[in-house]
Amino acid sequence: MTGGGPPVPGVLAELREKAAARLDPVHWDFYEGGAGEETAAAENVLAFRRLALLPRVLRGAGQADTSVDLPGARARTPVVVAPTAFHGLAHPDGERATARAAAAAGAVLITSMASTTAVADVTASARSVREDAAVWFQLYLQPESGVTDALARRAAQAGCTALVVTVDSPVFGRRRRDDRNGFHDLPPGHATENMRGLPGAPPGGTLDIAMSPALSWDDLRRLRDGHDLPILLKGVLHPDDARLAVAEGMRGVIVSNHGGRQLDAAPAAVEALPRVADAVAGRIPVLLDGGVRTGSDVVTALALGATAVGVGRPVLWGLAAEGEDGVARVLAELRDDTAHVLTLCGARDCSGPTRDQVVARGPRAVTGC
Ligand SMILES: Cc1cc2nc3c(=O)[nH]c(=O)nc-3n(C[C@H](O)[C@H](O)[C@H](O)COP(=O)(O)O)c2cc1C
Ligand SMILES: O=C(O)C(=O)c1ccccc1
Repeated sequence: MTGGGPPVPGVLAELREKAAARLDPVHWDFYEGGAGEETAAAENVLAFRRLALLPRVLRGAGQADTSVDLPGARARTPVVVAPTAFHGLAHPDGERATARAAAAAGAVLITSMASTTAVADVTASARSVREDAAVWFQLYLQPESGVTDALARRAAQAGCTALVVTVDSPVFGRRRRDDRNGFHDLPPGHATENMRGLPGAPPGGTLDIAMSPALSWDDLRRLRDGHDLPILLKGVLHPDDARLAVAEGMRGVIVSNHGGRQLDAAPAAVEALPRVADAVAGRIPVLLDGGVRTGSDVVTALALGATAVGVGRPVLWGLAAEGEDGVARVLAELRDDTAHVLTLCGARDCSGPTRDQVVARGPRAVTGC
């Protein structure tokens, strides 16, 4: 925004507008919506706007390098594709398009268990672009451990290099937009392809994805002990849970309130990040997702202790607006903007920004009262 005039839309805002115009309004609401009053969803974005970055000067850092090392992946960008369900509703190529764009960008793709494309087809699409493309598989632990095991085996077989276990969903969030629209199932012609052929699935059909409040660390240990892939926990907000994750051999945690789609009273992801980072104390990577829309947001998260960040909705906007090219534009814009902001802040690479460089905006930040 400048001089009181209307803001000039950036690439993400442009793609969001285009997606809103193209999508079935019911599917737009599914992608865009949050739980309850949608406070957490809004706050994810607004909390970044309340933070400012203090650049360091004359550091001779040169042009910043945006690459990062993550479990089972060396990525060219600290922006990973967060797992989101049902890409087939956004574009006929669905997750295949997302996978090709992520691979071309050198970005880690976390593919959702609730994808409309089978995980083996997702990894094949990614590898058709880049042989060493990194794809992680997101998983909800299922009450029937044989189902969880079969899914984890399938992901490993497909060439995924990590499992991301989402732990913020003991029940499905209450989403008013979906309730109002009566959107609770995929329309005909789409299916949760990973849920075929599992123990208990109807012949030729899919098993429903279950969310269970009865699951515990015991179930997670069972998965950890039965499979070789590194596991990251997604949806950690409490520092004590982050400590437990380290103690249980998790290889990363993702600070996330699920894009505000689960507990609406949850804090903004970026507000929960510093305490989680302190609890983890560098022992495993800490990632964050929720509300990341600009390179400044990425660098703010890096400064507060994140190794990388995830983006959910912006990828869906790109996919709905322009398919593979749209996802590519989102990832390129975020990477370029991150490199630019890192350089402006005097950082050499993604590990350069430090917590002292993040300050609150507003009069109290200046006067201290
Ligand atoms: C439409 C949609 C579907 C999602 N599906 C999943 C999912 O299947 N598994 C999961 O762990 N998280 C899911 N999420 C949460 C995202 O992984 C991520 O936490 C969130 O979108 C980040 O916030 P952002 O959209 O503001 O970037 C979904 C989010 C959206 C918006
Ligand atoms: O919508 C979501 O946030 C989500 O996580 C999900 C999970 C399973 C099926 C559909 C969506």
